[in-house]
Amino acid sequence: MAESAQAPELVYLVTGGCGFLGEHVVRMLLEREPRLRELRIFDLHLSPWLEELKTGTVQVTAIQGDVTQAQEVKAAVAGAHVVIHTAGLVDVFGRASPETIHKVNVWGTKNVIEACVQTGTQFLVYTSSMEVVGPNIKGHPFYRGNEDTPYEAVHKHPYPCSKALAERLVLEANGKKVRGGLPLVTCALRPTGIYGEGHQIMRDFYRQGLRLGGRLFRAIPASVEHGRVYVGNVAWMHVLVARELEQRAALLGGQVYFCYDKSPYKSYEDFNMEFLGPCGLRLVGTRPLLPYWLLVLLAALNALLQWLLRPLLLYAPLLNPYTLAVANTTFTVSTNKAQRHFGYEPLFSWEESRTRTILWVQAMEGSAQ
Ligand SMILES: NC(=O)C1=CN([C@@H]2O[C@H](COP(=O)(O)OP(=O)(O)OC[C@H]3O[C@@H](n4cnc5c(N)ncnc54)[C@H](O)[C@@H]3O)[C@@H](O)[C@H]2O)C=CC1
Ligand SMILES: CC(C)CCC[C@@H](C)[C@H]1CC[C@H]2[C@@H]3[C@H](O)CC4=CC(=O)CC[C@]4(C)[C@H]3CC[C@]12C
Repeated sequence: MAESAQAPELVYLVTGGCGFLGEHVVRMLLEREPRLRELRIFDLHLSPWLEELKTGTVQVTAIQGDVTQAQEVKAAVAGAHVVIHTAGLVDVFGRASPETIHKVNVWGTKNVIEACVQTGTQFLVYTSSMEVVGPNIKGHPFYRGNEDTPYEAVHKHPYPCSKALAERLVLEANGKKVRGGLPLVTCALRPTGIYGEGHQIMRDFYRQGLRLGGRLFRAIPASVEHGRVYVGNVAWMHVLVARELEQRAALLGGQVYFCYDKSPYKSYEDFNMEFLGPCGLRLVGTRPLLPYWLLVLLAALNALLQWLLRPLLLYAPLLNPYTLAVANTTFTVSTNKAQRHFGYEPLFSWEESRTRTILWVQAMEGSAQ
């Protein structure tokens, strides 16, 4: 993949390319990867906006497929130079079964690795998550940690368990010989909580606030800091690391990188108010309105109701014991590893990330503006 002024020659595949992050990766590649000849977008559900991308100079190939189906993955990977594997089942609310989460996130990743090996694709970037580290079930804080900070990573919930297993598979595959005899070069990016245009949970909070007459009620102390990163910067990091994997294979291969930018350290709710505030919502209370023990009880009640109602309907509220524990445990990163290893600098400043997100919320149907 040497830099050249020749005609674009590279074929990229983005799995999960129609998801929240995947869409940003796809658009970023089209904007900022001049060596791209073909961009393959592989997803279980193809989005209508893909059509508008097909009018440009890069060949955009939409592939409806399932990462759990080895043959579908292999067919999509064959001939690609780089795979960016963002597809995953992001579920911490109990919507999907633990088996399904494992199947999509772990087997799906296995299939992607195997497809690279069998077809001769040499470069694989995996979207991991901060959740492979923590917060752990003991609620230990991870304060301004980096990739080398010791932390007792103990997982129970299917989602972080699956991401941790998948990440391990990706890292262990680094150096494996692919078809043709060259070594596979892999790395994993670990975003903290991603925000920005298209963020479903932000949308849910906004709609809930509108239903409650423009108010949200504080549930988590303002002192609990939660790491957040803008989706455009996460996408940029994927594009950049994918570009550098060949040139710096020895340094980047088998490595993990937290995704970071200049977004401020705040509690989950206070951070959301950076966007929802200018859109007309108010966060009521300087302290949590309910005592923590009551939230724990409500979360447990929600879990019980989910279990009892499962034969009849899907009850999956935002509050459950796991989400409460994550939201209530400080987890922030402070690192420059991506800058040192592959020259990453955030593409979007905090101000720009904030403005873009606010404009997106304001444009939402039923907006208070
Ligand atoms: N949203 C967040 O805050 C964070 C997300 N991540 C990771 O980033 C990745 C993308 O997450 P989001 O964009 O937030 O989720 P998303 O749900 O918006 O996107 C995931 C995409 O994967 C596709 N997909 C799911 N199952 C599939 C299957 N069996 N075969 C093919 N495609 C399938 C979905 O259709 C969707 O388009 C995931 O791997 C997630 O674990 C990591 C850290 C934070
Ligand atoms: C009402 C509750 C007290 C608070 C609800 C907020 C929660 C829904 C969210 C708080 C923290 C979020 C998670 C965090 O950002 C880390 C994540 C990383 C991922 O890889 C996937 C998403 C998530 C688990 C994210 C999910 C929502 C929260 C639990």
